[in-house]
Amino acid sequence: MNGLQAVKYTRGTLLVLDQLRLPHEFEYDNIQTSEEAFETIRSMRVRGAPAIAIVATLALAVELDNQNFSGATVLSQQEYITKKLDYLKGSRPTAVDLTNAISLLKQIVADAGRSAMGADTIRETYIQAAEKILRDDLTTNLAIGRYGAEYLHRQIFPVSSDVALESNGRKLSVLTHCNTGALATSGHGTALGIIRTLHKMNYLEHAFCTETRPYNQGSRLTAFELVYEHIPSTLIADSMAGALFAQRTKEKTIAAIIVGADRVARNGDTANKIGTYTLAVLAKHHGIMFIVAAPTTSIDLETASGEDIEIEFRPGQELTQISGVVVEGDGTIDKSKKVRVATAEQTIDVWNPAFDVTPHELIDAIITEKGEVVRSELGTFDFQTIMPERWAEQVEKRGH
Ligand SMILES: CSC[C@H]1O[C@H](OP(=O)(O)O)[C@H](O)[C@@H]1O
Repeated sequence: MNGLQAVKYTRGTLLVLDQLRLPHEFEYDNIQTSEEAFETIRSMRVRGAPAIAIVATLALAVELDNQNFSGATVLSQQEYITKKLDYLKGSRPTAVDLTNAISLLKQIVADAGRSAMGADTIRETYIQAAEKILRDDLTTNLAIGRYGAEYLHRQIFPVSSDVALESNGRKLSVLTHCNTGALATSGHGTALGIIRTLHKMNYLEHAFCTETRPYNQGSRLTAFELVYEHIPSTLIADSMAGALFAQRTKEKTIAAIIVGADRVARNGDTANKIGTYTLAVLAKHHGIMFIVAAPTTSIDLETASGEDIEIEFRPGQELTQISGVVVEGDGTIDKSKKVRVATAEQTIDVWNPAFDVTPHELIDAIITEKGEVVRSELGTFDFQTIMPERWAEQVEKRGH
């Protein structure tokens, strides 16, 4: 894995990269409690559905490892863990990875309680389960990268077709939105992970990334990751996407738009960074493939459709103010000089949803670590094949 890590963890110690200081400063915070994790997630010093789940659950593991719980009973230890997990769940509501991780960890701790010899066994069981979530995430992302790259190459350059996109070496250009890379996960990434794998397999012509207003995850984080790994890339403002798609030239033929997901509903409707729906509509208009990269931890079978997904609204200052460092006349950056400027009328009302929902009808495929899921003849996504156990649980719970 490259040097870009949102999270550095060893038993008892959790370091979290402060992404609000990127790309100009590369500093880690030492997170030792659930409360510190909640604040670092809420403030978006760490963000990205998988990274949020990893930081929240590992922060509790560090807290449990460092505290003296003498006199704790199995029940009191279970209650402590459950209370902390429920608290952490509220840090950011739209992404489902944290909710799914909490459900899994609560079940593991409850099962352990039935056979645990003492509170320390409960603590150790929780810590090991949280550490497994971290390990599994990287394996998941590498699988998404492989499945996604192979799917795209198969679709764009079908063996039988003699019409390949005008580009040398049967390569393809893609566009991605927001940040879904090593800075949103334990490493490699999901949508950006597919781009990394395309590049590694020599399938990538060019990667375009959007600025992703208002928090600029694209210009601050994705651009940072792409440049860091010397992946051929171009940054555009969100508003430029349509013009880029319309400009179908050899260099700028976009074969696919690849985005991440914060929550995929049971029918395939997908909540993702604000602006994703706009790209999906543009993709339909321009005949460009629209791909969602989502680990199964981001799929929420309990939510029937996008209408039921809670969308997080964030402070208006994210639109009316920006911050950064001073660029001197000769182009050098003085990191000691921070600026925060108002870019709009400070008293105007602001509407700032952090996410939107892309209807499943606009999505061509959802790439998971179990392979791609494409729309069925009924026009919806069927996750039963890749998640049979969770699907069966939901059918039983719903009664149909
Ligand atoms: C694999 S990250 C998933 C998702 O999270 C990002 O949102 P945020 O930066 O607000 O946490 C973005 O929607 C990504 O697509």
